[in-house]
Amino acid sequence: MSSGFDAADALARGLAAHVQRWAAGRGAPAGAAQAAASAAQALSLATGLGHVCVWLADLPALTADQRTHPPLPGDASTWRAALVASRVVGSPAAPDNQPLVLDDDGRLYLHRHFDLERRLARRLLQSAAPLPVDETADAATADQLARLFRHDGAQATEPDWQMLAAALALRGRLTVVSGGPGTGKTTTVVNLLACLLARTPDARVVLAAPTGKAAARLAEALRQRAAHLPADLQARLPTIATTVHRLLGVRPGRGGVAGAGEQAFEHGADHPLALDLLVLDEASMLDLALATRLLEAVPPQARIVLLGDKDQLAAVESGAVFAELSADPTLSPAATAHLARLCGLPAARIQPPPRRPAGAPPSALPDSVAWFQRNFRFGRDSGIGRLAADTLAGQPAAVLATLRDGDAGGGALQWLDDAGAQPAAATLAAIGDGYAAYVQVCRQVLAAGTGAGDDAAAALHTAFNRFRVLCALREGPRGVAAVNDGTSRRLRQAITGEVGDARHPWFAGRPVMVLRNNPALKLFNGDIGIALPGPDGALRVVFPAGGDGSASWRAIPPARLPAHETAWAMTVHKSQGSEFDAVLVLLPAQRSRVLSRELLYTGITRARQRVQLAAGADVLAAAVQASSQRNAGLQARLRELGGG
Ligand SMILES: Nc1ncnc2c1ncn2[C@@H]1O[C@H](COP(=O)(O)OP(=O)(O)OP(=O)(O)O)[C@@H](O)[C@H]1O
Repeated sequence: MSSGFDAADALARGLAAHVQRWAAGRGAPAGAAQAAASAAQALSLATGLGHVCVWLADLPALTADQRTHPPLPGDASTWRAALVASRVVGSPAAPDNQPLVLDDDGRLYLHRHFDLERRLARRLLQSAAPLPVDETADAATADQLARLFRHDGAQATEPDWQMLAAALALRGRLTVVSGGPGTGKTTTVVNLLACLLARTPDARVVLAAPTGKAAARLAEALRQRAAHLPADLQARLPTIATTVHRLLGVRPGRGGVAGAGEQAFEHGADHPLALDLLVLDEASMLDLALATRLLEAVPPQARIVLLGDKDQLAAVESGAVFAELSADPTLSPAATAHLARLCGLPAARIQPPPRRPAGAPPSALPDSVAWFQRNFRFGRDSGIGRLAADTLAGQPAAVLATLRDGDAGGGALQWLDDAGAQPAAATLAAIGDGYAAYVQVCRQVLAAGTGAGDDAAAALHTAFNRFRVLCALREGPRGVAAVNDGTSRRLRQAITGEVGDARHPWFAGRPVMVLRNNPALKLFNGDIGIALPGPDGALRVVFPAGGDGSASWRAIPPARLPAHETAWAMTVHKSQGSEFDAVLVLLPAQRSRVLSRELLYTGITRARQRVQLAAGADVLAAAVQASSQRNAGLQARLRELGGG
């Protein structure tokens, strides 16, 4: 961890020195050049934490401890004057050839991020323009919607937001649907596709997600949720989902140097994707650069449906595009009236929940957002539902009470009051119990000597996916690496009877996660494989084929795997896009700025049935109170370009 911070620090100081020289070279007064350097250093560190910009008002605090540049005394207006005088800070009206850009509201950007944000805003506005109303097509659409969403109707107490979201996506080109797990996003997409394909049978639909895991889940969930459709419509639904990188076509040679912004993709505005509708799941995982590149590659006349959960952790890289886009679900009177006609509802009943925070300016992309708040998988009063809601509400006392309650009744929740530097014996025992069924299946498979046959692979993957340890941190005794080592030591012996040897990490039953994309092997970051002996007795790692709906398995020799690690435990960040029957969320012993309610919420909601939370009360309370919201200005850019 410290080496990561050191590297970020060195990068920030390098940028600061560069900016200072640049300003001096343009004849800026020394004080102004210093201020620009100091601001650049703070900005670089902030972008390393995922922010897209910093607020001028935060600069005094952010620069107070800087050793290389003396802090500038004064408030935001002193900083603004100094930055403007530095000759290296552009404005939205004249951003070019400047390393930094400052907008009127006081957001300071690296030029690259400002440029990406503005390009994304421009592309979004292309899709936001309303489509002409077609009364004949609307009548047919209303009929289809009524048939497909017949489980709800005009007499229900609340309007069917799934139906309304589908109608929104049929009346416009850009739709953003935010809802937690189990709120019916996939169900809605199936019905939306059915309407669209009935209307335009040859529409080219592409399903995508930021990770291979999420793409595979989307394809599989779509297939399951389509069972109610007539066979001819089912046959027309897409059966594969792809990752965003695969969709855009990474050009070899230049990838991965400085993030997606510099990455060379085959598709872009000048070589758009061949599609009429893009459905992107887990859109909260898209960072600013990738979101911009993806949307620019979608032809302007195509429809875009973004699905995600605005309350989850944002992308690892800079940006919080999905949270920004989905923040305001309000509808204009014209859109409300149109939706009322399409859905056969009185307009007065279409009342979206108020946007948060109350009083924030309205979205510059109105009439494109739907929030799903009703959970069909676990009710709001279920243990997991309540724990998730208390966490998002930032209520540590309620979180602890819910955990204690959940522990007492039903067993859906368990708090392991574990505040020590090392995981407590009870936590280690819970990890062992969580994998007990998996160990059992491993032993049966090995005893049967069936090798890496399809049935064995399926049984192992199913058993392994029932449970996962989710750590907040990677390093430290309560982080991913240490938990993986300890768990391997214990479970290796339980599975194979051999005592482990760290120099030979491979053993039958070892689960691994791929850390780098390898398109040639069709392996992608986040894919999970399990080591099993093949017919010749040699270990190979068995992966689900994934994403294409086929049930086959692929066996790859360990030596050919791209970078990988043992996968008993993973970070909460990495777990986005995955679900398990049960999870054990393990927090560190000390407070950390990585901990936030969004992290906790993301970890908790990976579970379908059971959550165990191993943490001390203080650290847990601190996590619930901290929010990881990011500074960004997409809405400001949209307004600047005429969107509101
Ligand atoms: N309107 C509804 N009425 C009854 N059950 C529903 C409704 N919508 C969805 N469900 C059921 O709720 C479950 C979750 O639905 P779905 O998978 O569509 O949600 P999701 O938001 O895509 O979840 P996830 O993000 O976890 O994939 C499914 O079992 C589905 O059949």
